[in-house]
Amino acid sequence: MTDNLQLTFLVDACHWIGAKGWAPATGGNMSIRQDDSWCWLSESGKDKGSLTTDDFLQVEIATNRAPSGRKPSAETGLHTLVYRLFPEANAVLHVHTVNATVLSRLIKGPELQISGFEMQKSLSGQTTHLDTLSIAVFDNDQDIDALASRIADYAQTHPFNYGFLLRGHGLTCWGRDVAEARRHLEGLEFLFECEMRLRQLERV
Ligand SMILES: CSC[C@@H](O)[C@@H](O)C(=O)COP(=O)(O)O
Ligand SMILES: [Zn+2]
Repeated sequence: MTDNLQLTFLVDACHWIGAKGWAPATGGNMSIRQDDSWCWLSESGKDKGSLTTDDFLQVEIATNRAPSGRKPSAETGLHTLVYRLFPEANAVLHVHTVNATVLSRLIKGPELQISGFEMQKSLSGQTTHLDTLSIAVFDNDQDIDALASRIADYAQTHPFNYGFLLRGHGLTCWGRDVAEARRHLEGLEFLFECEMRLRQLERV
């Protein structure tokens, strides 16, 4: 369940994401859950770093329908999929960071594995740098229904937490509220940056 305060927190998160340069050139999209049936999604094509509460559209989670008639994000189907898969998820953030975009292309297989970093503990439930964290990487697709269906299939058979990478595109992550989704975004982005630098240095 969400309230007006969560929408205010989401707008703050969008401004923070914009200031970080993680949503360049209108890239990225953000949402919060209203209840079991509805969520609020950013309008398509807007600069996500300067959104206001008026730029969020109510969308039905089961159908991706937006009663306002305005156009919600082109990636609405990925947000609503997260809300259907994870009843505890109440906020979803999608960003186009350079690290997520490049690292997802370096990973040829279906998962990025991360271990050895204290910052793994920024992700809920993680208690040690000794564990190996698996972040799913999906091939990008302009057909969002097809992409959502591939992600749903993966979720049936694999542990699936925090977020996923879209190859050459970006990161989508979520949390129980906006604060947790922000922490997951910042933690994952930090880990991606470390992983990128390690890979660069190890190649020399
Ligand atoms: C700048 S093009 C990026 C889009 O194609 C898409 O990937 C994106 O993240 C933003 O789409 P939007 O429809 O504004 O939510
Ligand atoms: Zn995108």
